[in-house]
Amino acid sequence: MADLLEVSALTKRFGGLVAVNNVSFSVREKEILSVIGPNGAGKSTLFKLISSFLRPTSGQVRLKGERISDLAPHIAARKGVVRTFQETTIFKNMSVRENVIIAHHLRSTASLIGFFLGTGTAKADEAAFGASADDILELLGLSSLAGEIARNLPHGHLRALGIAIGLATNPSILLLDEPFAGMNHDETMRMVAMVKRLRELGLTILLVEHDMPAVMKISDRIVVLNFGEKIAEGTPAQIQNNDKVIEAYLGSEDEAIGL
Ligand SMILES: Nc1ncnc2c1ncn2[C@@H]1O[C@H](COP(=O)(O)OP(=O)(O)OP(=O)(O)O)[C@@H](O)[C@H]1O
Repeated sequence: MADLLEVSALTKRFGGLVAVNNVSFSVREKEILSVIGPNGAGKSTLFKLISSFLRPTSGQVRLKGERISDLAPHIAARKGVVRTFQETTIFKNMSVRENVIIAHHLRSTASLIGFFLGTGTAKADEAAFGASADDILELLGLSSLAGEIARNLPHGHLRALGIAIGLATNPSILLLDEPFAGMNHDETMRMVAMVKRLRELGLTILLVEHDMPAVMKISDRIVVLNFGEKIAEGTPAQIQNNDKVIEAYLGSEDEAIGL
């Protein structure tokens, strides 16, 4: 499989602290790659660098060969690198369906002003966005909740709505930030199945996660960070038996690695 996203010698310094240190790896098309590491290892910083929410001190990120690391986050998102929207960016007073329709405007040819003024292009977009939103809601098992006001959704469904909003922007690669956090076992298993389904439909997925059993179940490959550096990369089986990884997790507050 071809590489979709390339992270090359990526480094981010905050004053004297090197949060991400010379990290390189590639994400292949249609793979599920997880980034793990003990608390403070640099996972969130790496995610922010990849989605262009932070600029690297040095190194770069390329999507299909094109450098994206100096772009504004919304431009990187238009190019196809989309971070799932956190619960705080969901419009809580709007319906589930309205939230997904609005997210389509990130790729719209009409402006949001056109949408409110009802211009021709905006009207055509509106019909197409409604149909697309319905498809996405069905895919994520949210159809029966389409008319529900977002603030009334339980935790698991709210997380699924965040993914629906991400999908509405038509990503090449979806970045999932701790998709299983705060979920019980059943919700986690449903989310694992949902993410695998997205991959079957052709999406590439990069995720950061603490839930080791879920990471081991879902990932094709895993990249392990410790103190900002990549210490290992491989299949779940390779990572579970890697001495450097076992050592990094010993004595950390995270759950022991393994199933
Ligand atoms: N904006 C910032 N300014 C200064 N230091 C920062 C900033 N963001 C992160 N750091 C530091 O960089 C290091 C890596 O943090 P980061 O949040 O990326 O780790 P993490 O692996 O995501 O941790 P966790 O698993 O606890 O979320 C930490 O030492 C953190 O304190």
